[in-house]
Amino acid sequence: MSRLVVISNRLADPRKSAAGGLAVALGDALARTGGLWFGWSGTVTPDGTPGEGALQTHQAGNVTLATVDLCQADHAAYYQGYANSVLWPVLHYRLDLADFSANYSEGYRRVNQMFARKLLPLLREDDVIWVHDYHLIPLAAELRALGCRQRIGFFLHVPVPPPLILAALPQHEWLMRSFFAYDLVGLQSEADVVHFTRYMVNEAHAQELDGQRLRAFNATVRVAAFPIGIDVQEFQRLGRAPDAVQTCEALRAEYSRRQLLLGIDRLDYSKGIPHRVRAFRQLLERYPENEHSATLVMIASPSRDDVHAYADLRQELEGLCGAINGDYGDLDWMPLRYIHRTVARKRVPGLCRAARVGLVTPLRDGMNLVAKEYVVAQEPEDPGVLVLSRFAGAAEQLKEALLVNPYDTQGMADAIQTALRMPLSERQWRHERLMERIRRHDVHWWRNSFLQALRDEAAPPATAPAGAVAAT
Ligand SMILES: O=P(O)(O)OC[C@H]1O[C@H](O[C@H]2O[C@H](CO)[C@@H](O)[C@H](O)[C@H]2O)[C@H](O)[C@@H](O)[C@@H]1O
Ligand SMILES: O=c1ccn([C@@H]2O[C@H](COP(=O)(O)OP(=O)(O)O)[C@@H](O)[C@H]2O)c(=O)[nH]1
Repeated sequence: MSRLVVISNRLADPRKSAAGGLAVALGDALARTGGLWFGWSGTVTPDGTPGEGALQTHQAGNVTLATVDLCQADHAAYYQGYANSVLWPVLHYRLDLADFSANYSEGYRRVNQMFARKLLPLLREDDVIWVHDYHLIPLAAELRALGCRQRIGFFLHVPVPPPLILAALPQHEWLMRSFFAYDLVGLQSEADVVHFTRYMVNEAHAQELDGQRLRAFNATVRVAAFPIGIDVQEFQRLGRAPDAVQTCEALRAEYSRRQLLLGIDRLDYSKGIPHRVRAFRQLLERYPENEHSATLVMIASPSRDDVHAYADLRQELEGLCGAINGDYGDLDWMPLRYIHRTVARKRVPGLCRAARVGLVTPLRDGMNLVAKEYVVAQEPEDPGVLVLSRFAGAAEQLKEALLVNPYDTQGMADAIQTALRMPLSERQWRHERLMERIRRHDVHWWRNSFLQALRDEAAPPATAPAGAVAAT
C-alpha cells in the first residue's frame, strides 16, 4: 500500500485535540492510515532569510510530522498577507475586505516554492500526495517543476465564489492555471464545483471532457465534491468522557431555569457572529417571553489577530454584546455570555449537548464542522435543534436543520423562536434524519472516497504541464 503524504499549512499532533476544522479532520484522517504530514510548524522566527526555513521532523504515533518555520517576512506576506488578506476574503465573497498588496503574492509564491524544495527529498516514488487548502494552491505546480511525478490531489476547504468574483483577483489567471498541475481537485459542495467549472470554462477556456474532467494548458484535471465529515464514533466517545459529561452537567445545573443557545466559532467575519447577535436581540424584542430565559453562550475562539479585519470584528462584537446585556440584562440574568477564548475540544460535545439550540449562521463557510458536531452531541431522546445558515457548505447535506438566511435578522429571530418552541416529536424526527446523513458521509468516507478517486486517476505525465508554473 502506498504511503499517504498530507500537506497543509496548519498541522496538529494527531494524538492531541485542536481548534480549527482542517486540523481536526486531518488529524482524524491520518491517525487511521499513518503517513507523513508536512506543513508550517506554527513558529515565526523573528529574523531569518525569506524563502528559507528550518525543517524539523518528529514522530507522533504512526504519523511523521515534518514542519518548516517561517521567518517574519514570509509569515506576513504568505499567511497574514496573501492567504488571509487576499484569498480568504475573496473566496468568502468579500472583495471589500481584500488587500491586494503586490508583495503578498510574491511571498505566497516564495513560500510555496520553499515548501516544494523542502518536501521533495522526503518523498518516495509510490507516495500518494494530498495537498490542502488555499495557502498551497500552487504547490503541485512547484513540485512538478522540480520533477515530482507522483499522483497529487488537492482539497479546498473553503468556498469557491462565482467566476467574476474570482476574476477580481489580480493574479487569478496564474493561480487558477496552477490547479491543472493536480490530478484531482476536491471541493466541499456541488455549488463550489459549478462555480469552479464555470470559471475554468469561461475564463481559462477549458474544455469539459465529461461530467468531472476539465482540459486546458495541455493537462486534464478531475474536479468533484467531497463534503468533509467528522469522526462520529470518536466524537461520541469524547461526549461520554468525564470532561464532556462534567461540562454538560455544570451548564445544565447553572441554567436549569433557562433555555440555552450556543455558538462556537473562530472569531472570523465569515462566521456571521454580529448578525447572530442582532438576530438574538430581535428575538428578545419580538418574543418577550424569552426574557429571563433564553441565554446565548457564544464561544469566539481567537483567530488571525494581526489581520486588520479581525481586530475590527472583535471591537464591533464587544460593542454589540455589551449593548445587549446592558439593555436586557437583569440582576439575575444576562442574556449573552461572550467568551473570546478557545474551548478545549474535549469540552465541545458537553457544551453542545447542554444547548437547546445550536446556532451555526456563517455568511459563507466551506463546510462548518461545528454544525455536524452539534447534531452528533445531542441525546436522541431529547435532542436540541440546529439553526443553520443556508450559506454554509453543510447546508447542502443537512436539509433537516432549520435553514436561515443570516442577513435576514427578523427571519433568523423567527427561526430561533421556532427552534425554542419545537415539539419533541419534530426534534426527534429531524435529529434522526440529520444523524443518518452525518454518519453516511463521515470523515472516513471523505478520506477514502477522495483517496480512491485519486488512486483511480492515471499516473501523471513525466513532465510538468506546459506553462503550469507561469510567472506572476
Ligand atoms: O489555520 P487558521 O488560520 O488558524 O484557521 C483555521 C482553519 O480555518 C479554515 O477551516 C476550513 O476547514 C474546515 C474543514 O474542512 C471547514 O469546515 C471550514 O468551513 C473552513 O473554514 C481554513 O480553511 C483552514 O485552512 C484553517 O486551518
Ligand atoms: O473554541 C473552540 C472553537 C472551535 N473548536 C473546534 O474547531 C473546529 C472548527 O471547525 P469548523 O469547520 O466549524 O470551522 P473553521 O474554524 O475550520 O473555519 C470544530 O471541530 C470545533 O469543535 C474548538 O475545539 N474549540
